[in-house]
Amino acid sequence: MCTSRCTSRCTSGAKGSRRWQKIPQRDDEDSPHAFTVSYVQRARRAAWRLRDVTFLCADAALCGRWVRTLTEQLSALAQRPRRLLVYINPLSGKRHGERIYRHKVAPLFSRANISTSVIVTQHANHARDHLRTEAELQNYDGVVCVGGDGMFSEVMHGLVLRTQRDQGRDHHHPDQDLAQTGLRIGIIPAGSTDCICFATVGANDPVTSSLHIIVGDCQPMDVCSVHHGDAFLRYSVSLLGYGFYGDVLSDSERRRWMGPARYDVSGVKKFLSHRYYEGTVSYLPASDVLGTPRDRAPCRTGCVVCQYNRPLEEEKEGKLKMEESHEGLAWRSVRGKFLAINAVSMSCACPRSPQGLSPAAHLADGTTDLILVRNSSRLAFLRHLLRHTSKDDQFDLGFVEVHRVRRFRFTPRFCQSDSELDLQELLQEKEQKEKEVAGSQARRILGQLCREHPACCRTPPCASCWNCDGEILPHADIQVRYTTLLLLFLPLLLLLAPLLLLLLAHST
Ligand SMILES: CCCCCCCCCCCCC/C=C/[C@@H](O)[C@H](COP(=O)(O)O)NC(=O)CCCCCCCCCCCCCCC
Ligand SMILES: Nc1ncnc2c1ncn2[C@@H]1O[C@H](COP(=O)(O)OP(=O)(O)O)[C@@H](O)[C@H]1O
Ligand SMILES: [Ca+2]
Repeated sequence: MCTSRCTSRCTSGAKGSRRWQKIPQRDDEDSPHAFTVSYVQRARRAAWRLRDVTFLCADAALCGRWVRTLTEQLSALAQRPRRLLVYINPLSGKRHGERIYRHKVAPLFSRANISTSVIVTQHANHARDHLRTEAELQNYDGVVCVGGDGMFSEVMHGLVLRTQRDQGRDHHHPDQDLAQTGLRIGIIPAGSTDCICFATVGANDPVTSSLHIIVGDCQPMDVCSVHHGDAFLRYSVSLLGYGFYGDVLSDSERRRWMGPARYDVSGVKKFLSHRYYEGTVSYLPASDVLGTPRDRAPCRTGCVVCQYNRPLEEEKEGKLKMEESHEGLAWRSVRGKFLAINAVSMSCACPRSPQGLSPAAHLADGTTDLILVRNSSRLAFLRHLLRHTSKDDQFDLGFVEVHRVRRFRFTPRFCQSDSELDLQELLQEKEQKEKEVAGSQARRILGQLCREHPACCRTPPCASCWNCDGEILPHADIQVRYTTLLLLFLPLLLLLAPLLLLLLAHST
């Protein structure tokens, strides 16, 4: 970016050190020609800041040439977006979404010569439906959502569903591969958890996110399709959690008025109620991949593990066929009582848990880390939860197991057939289970109902629900499959040199 304001210049310091120094504003006569270059500087942690440096020029022609050349070079950078479609959820988090956008983001976009169409949503699913049916996507280089994980999820659903429809793919078919979306999504964090932003950028900071969008960064990510039988339910990119995180979410929905604190209140409540859920988790291990969930190194942009593990487009079909032919052999099943079943396709790092639910989960390797937390004492579960707030290993506990998987399915116990149920367990259960579903007779009837009328699975009394990126799924028995697809504007660039990244340019 070039402006006529003088704010700093490169000088030789007293000790010969060359560094940029602030200089006072001068009259036009002293420095008639100047241009300012704006650049991105790494600040604390993963935060990025915009900095300016002004160059003085005695010669007008030379100054003009510099400005033209810089502008030309910058407009030749094809990965940078020029036109963005922005959706703002005015009710996200502490309801600051619009203010954050107007004060922190819009000025940066306009400095970078990015034109925007801004839509403030009027109701839930406004952004999803607009993207899915009406938005003229050919007019944009990317979509930006201002809000929390729920808002990202809406935008992602709109784009992915539109792409599947345009490509003639049936998203209800559980084995249908997802077609790649043509547009990238940027996230401006303004929500309650903002885990997708934190886990990809390393910070929840609107300015940092805006700068990532401006310089056109790009990061693929894993998207999983969740089905109930042959019916498509949702896509997920971060957490699919049954039991504890499902219960926390459903309880927290009633406390939306509390803002982000609702999760802590519901978290304590659900921790104290200490409920476990029975069922069978079956999964297809990702046996042919580099890395494990117990690795120490977190995933970063350009991650070699992701590159190695992600099947090439042309290999996908072959891999799928191979998986299917080995399906019976490769699938494994775990039956039991679980406090939580969490499938995370990225670390799920967030301010509450800076390392995340699975610190070594990969952003774009086509797998998810399936974490099974079996029934244990309150104290043991608290130890497990507390380890999410430090660097201690939350998996190094007897009642916790973690598997890296390509697919999984879950059948809650009340949906299993009688022959699958163990009579012994039924009798024990009769003594201790919740009042609502007393006795095996009721359970048998419930099981039958579930088979004949799947809608009854919606809120059975002995079941939890799935937390799917912060939205509640209407069914408990699901099948899940992973594909790597979406392109985000927001990568983790922690490996890059600390100082100068890129310039923004326009002349004044
Ligand atoms: C004792 C302290 C334990 C702290 C454990 C913290 C683990 C936090 C892991 C959070 C993973 C978050 C995954 C992301 C989910 C989001 O997609 C989703 C939607 O986000 P949005 O509102 O921005 O749209 N957010 C959520 O589902 C919220 C999950 C928040 C869970 C907070 C749980 C707090 C637990 C507190 C237990 C306290 C026990 C105290 C005992 C005396
Ligand atoms: N204008 C709106 N009015 C009501 N709900 C909305 C609106 N726009 C989006 N939503 C919905 O609000 C929910 C929460 O949004 P999100 O941005 O994730 O905020 P938070 O992080 O506070 O949960 C999402 O399910 C989204 O679909
Ligand atoms: Ca992954």
